[in-house]
Amino acid sequence: MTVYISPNPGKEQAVATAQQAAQLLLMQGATVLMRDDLNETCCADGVQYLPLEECLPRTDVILTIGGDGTILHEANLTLQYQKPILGINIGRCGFLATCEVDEMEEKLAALVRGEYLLDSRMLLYVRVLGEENWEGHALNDVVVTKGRLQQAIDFSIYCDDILVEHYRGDGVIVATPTGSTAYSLAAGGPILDSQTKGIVVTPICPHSLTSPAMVFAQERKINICVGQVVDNEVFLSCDGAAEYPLSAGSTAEIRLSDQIVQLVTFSRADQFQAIDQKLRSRR
Ligand SMILES: NC(=O)c1ccc[n+]([C@@H]2O[C@H](COP(=O)([O-])OP(=O)(O)OC[C@H]3O[C@@H](n4cnc5c(N)ncnc54)[C@H](O)[C@@H]3O)[C@@H](O)[C@H]2O)c1
Ligand SMILES: Nc1ncnc2c1ncn2[C@@H]1O[C@H](COP(=O)(O)OP(=O)(O)OP(=O)(O)O)[C@@H](O)[C@H]1O
Repeated sequence: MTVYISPNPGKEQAVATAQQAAQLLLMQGATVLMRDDLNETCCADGVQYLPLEECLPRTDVILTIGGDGTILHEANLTLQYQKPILGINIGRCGFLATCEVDEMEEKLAALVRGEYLLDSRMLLYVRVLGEENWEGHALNDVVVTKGRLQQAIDFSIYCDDILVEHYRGDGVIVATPTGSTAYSLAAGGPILDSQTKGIVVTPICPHSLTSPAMVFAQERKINICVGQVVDNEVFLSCDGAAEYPLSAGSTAEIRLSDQIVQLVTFSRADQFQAIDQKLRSRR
């Protein structure tokens, strides 16, 4: 088995954890790859340092060292290669990571023996209609939100071109089942089993008594149309990154992507274990 290790360079503990993971994998007979620019900062005996474009086609599994943001970042960066991702958690939450640091010995050995499951997660594809035709993919969510604190924005939600709701508030989150436990949950949305197929639309602080979150079938096309905006400070982002400015009248079209992300898991109930152990404990 070949494993490409990707540590989050912004995390203090990442280098030591990546070196430890590399040694454990090498001891199990795996081939270990890292990006060539880490050759000096994250040096480990036996690791092959190659350009990213050479690591990704050769690897069987991508091992991220970080938290949820690191997995989301890596999933987006490596989408075209369709390689399974295993997260080693050194984040504040690490909800999507299925290996804690103290489990590395046991779980990395199981990985090399092929004793793991692949959990296929749907992605959303978004494009901004109009001349610029900006596009992106999201494992968690597509969020349209305002830039300034003191102003609400108007927006309308269409499902397959039929108007379903008009909101005034701070914005709207369109989430996958994976993202249903992230921002959407914080905004009052439902938790979806990651194996269900659906698209969650959750308003952020809607100024109305009746604006519930809604779950649509994954085949639906969801359009978010931005209404009155005083200063054009409305932004679209995918998985908390890639902010794109929207103006009044802009429409973001969101559909099921034709790509998926596979997460490595060791139990079919990992999502529910994470809800119990990582979300409840944050109270
Ligand atoms: N109020 C909020 O909860 C809030 C606000 C903005 C963004 N977000 C989320 O942050 C995500 C980006 O994550 P990040 O780590 O780069 O930024 P971040 O560190 O700001 O993440 C916010 C929190 O969301 C958690 N998280 C991320 N994905 C999750 C998932 N699928 N299930 C459960 N928890 C999850 C992270 O662990 C973190 O605690 C966005 O996709 C969005 O869903 C949450
Ligand atoms: N490979 C990378 N290179 C540069 N920046 C990255 C990389 N991976 C992630 N990041 C950025 O680092 C930020 C923090 O990482 P991450 O979210 O993994 O840590 P955390 O916030 O402690 O964990 P969690 O999200 O689990 O609470 C992310 O939001 C992301 O923008």
